Amino acid sequence: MTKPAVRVAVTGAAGQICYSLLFRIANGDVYGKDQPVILQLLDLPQAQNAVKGVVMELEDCAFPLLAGVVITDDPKVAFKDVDAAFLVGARPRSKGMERADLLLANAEIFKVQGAALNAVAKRDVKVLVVGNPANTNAYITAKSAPDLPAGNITAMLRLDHNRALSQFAAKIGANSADIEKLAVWGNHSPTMFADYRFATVKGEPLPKLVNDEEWYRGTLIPTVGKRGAAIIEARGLSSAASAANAAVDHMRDWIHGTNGGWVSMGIASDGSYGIPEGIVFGFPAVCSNGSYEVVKGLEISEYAQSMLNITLKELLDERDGVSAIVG
Ligand SMILES: NC(=O)C1=CN([C@@H]2O[C@H](COP(=O)(O)OP(=O)(O)OC[C@H]3O[C@@H](n4cnc5c(N)ncnc54)[C@H](O)[C@@H]3O)[C@@H](O)[C@H]2O)C=CC1
Ligand SMILES: O=C([O-])CC(=O)C(=O)O
Repeated sequence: MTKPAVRVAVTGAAGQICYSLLFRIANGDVYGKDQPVILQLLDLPQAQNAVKGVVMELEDCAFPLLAGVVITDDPKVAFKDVDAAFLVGARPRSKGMERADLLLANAEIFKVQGAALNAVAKRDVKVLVVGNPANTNAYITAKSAPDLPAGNITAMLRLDHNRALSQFAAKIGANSADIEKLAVWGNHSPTMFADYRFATVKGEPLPKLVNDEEWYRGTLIPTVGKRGAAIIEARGLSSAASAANAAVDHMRDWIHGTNGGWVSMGIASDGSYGIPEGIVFGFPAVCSNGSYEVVKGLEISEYAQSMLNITLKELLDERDGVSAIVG
C-alpha cells in the first residue's frame, strides 16, 4: 500500500542550490524510495515565474514519488503542516565577502520564517538551515519559533564534513566511506574545526595514517575552512550541487539514522563542551529513530580547545550582532 505523502518545504526554490536539491528530494533521496512527497516551494514574489519553470522541469522528470507541488511567496502557506523544511532561500555571498557579511541582510528572513514555522508547521518538523550565515540563521529561526523544540532547528555543517572526508581520503589514498568518527565543530565559516583525533579508517586511527600533524593543522583545516571561497573564486558563484548533496545527506541521516556512525550537525547547544546553551554549534552526532544525540564525553585537548574557542567567539559575536533583531 502507498504511504501517505510527507510535506517538505523548501525555500529559495528558484535559486541555484534548489535547482539540484528539489530533484533529489523528488527522487526519494531524502525520505526513501517508498515515500511520496509533496513539495511546498517558497520564493520571493519576483521569483515566482522562475519557480514555475523549475516545477515544469520537475513534472518533466515524471518522478513517481512526487505527489504534489505548492508554489507560494507566503511562508505560512509554504510551511503549513510540513514534516521537514529546508531553509535555503537567502542572499549568497560574492567574491571578497565573508558569510558573516550576510548577517543583517539575511537575519530578517529567518525571523519571519521562524515565526511562520512556529504558527503552521507540524510540531515535530525537522528544519535544516542552509542559507548563510547558517548557524546564526538557525539560532534566529529557533528564537522566533518558541513553540517548536529548539533541537529540531539545525544548521548545515555537513558540507564541511564531506569536504574534510574527501581531503583526508585523497591524502591517505582511502575511500571516504571508510573514514569514521570525523567531527566538524563550530561555525560554518573559516573558523570551523575539522577534528580528526577520533577518526578511524577500518579500525586504524586516522591521525596515525596521515602521520603529518603539520599538514593537518596548516593545510587540511584551512583548505576545508576556505573551500567555499575557493569555489566562488573558480566558478564565480557559490557552491550549489555539493551544498544540495550535503543537505540531502543531513536530512536523510536525521530521518533514517546513521547506524552508530558520526555526522556533523549544527545543533542548539545543551551546554555540552562548554558551549553556551542555545548557540547553534557544529557537533559530532549520531542519528537514530528520527532523532539525534550529540556525541558526549570526548576529550578536548589544548589545541582542540583553542580551536573551539575561536569558532565559539565568532558565533557569540554573530549572536550579539543580531540581538536587536531577535529581541
Ligand atoms: N550552509 C552551507 O553549507 C551553504 C550555504 N549556502 C547558502 O545558501 C543560500 C542560497 O544559495 P543559492 O541557492 O546559491 O542562492 P541563489 O541566489 O541562487 O538563490 C537564493 C534564492 O532565495 C530566494 N530568496 C531570497 N530571499 C528569500 C526569502 N525571504 N524567502 C524565500 N526565498 C528567498 C531568491 O529569490 C533566490 O531564488 C545562500 O545564503 C548561500 O550562501 C550555499 C552553499 C553552502
Ligand atoms: O562559501 C559560501 O558562501 C557558500 C558556502 O557556504 C560554502 O560553499 O560553504
